[in-house]
Amino acid sequence: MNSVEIKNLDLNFGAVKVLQNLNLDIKQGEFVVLLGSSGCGKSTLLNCIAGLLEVSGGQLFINGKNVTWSEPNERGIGMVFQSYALYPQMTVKGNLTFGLKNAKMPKDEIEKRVARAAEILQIEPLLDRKPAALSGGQRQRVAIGRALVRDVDVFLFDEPLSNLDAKLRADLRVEIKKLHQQLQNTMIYVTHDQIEAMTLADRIAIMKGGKIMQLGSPDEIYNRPQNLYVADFIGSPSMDFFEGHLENGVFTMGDIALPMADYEYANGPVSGPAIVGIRPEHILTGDQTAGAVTTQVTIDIVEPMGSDTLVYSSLNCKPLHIRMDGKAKVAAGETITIGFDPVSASLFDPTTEERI
Ligand SMILES: Nc1ncnc2c1ncn2[C@@H]1O[C@H](COP(=O)(O)OP(=O)(O)OP(=O)(O)O)[C@@H](O)[C@H]1O
Repeated sequence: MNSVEIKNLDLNFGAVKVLQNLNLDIKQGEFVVLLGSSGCGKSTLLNCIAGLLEVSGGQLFINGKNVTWSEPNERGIGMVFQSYALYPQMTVKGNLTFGLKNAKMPKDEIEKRVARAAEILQIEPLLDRKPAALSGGQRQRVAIGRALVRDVDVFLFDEPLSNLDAKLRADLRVEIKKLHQQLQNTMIYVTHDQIEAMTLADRIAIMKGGKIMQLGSPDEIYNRPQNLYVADFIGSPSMDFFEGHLENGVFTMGDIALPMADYEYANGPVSGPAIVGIRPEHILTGDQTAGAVTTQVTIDIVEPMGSDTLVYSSLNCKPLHIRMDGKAKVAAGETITIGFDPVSASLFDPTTEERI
């Protein structure tokens, strides 16, 4: 049985259709990240699952039960917001126990659950403090704790780390991953941060205009993007794209001919106009170019990043990014030989924008 099933979901705000006929099945214990640029509808989808928005059409199931019209507290979900949403006048313990007391849970059960959540989230020393006396990261732990004590089936996270600084964000990201490994609950997590999506998710749903453009593992999304939108969205810097022509298993762009015999075609080999997408780390340099199809490019800018070096150049009058080793000795103005690895490239149909 799936943990969450979303069937033909529509959500309109007045005349604006925000989600249209959206379908998504999430397995028990799966960590699914909804990723997309601002306004694509990811928070709206999460709020529909949570029951905070009334859907305009379609159905929602949690653990096989139709919850389309159920109240939020009847759905077996716990939600963690970007803004923490803690009660400022209550202590941490008060915040954790409030919902349980309202639900008239026996006192010893409440104590047990608070102790367990506090231990898992390492907030035991903070239980008597008020939210104002906590750091952002500590507040977010308490917010997660509030979902944890309710022993919910499904955790919903709406950009929970967005208000934190970069270091804390990375720390808490790892903690959320640990929490998932420990609890094995279903988690649905909204973010516009690719790193969070890639590092946390079992599967990522890339959204655009209220639709899911691709649903897949981080590896599938990164290495086999289904369309130009996903290919361009994921990766920093993203893929570089070059127009050309595919004929008899060879992709030609200008005077470069790439043999695509070992490329995994989505629906078998085709001929016609095509766009090739190449990631910066798949451009070969130095010794790697031996045996590859090569060309020469001139370096415009060098960005040393520590562990690697990002080189800005151009090919056929289009931007070309090259990720080189951090120790690479290159300078702006230099001409270097680069090679191509056709197997790691992606091909797209320029008309449908779908993967070839
Ligand atoms: N109450 C509302 N009334 C009308 N339109 C709304 C309302 N809430 C959201 N929208 C619109 O619905 C679309 C989706 O919004 P949503 O908040 O789901 O996007 P998002 O992907 O979560 O973006 P962000 O990352 O900026 O939070 C946007 O175009 C937004 O302007």
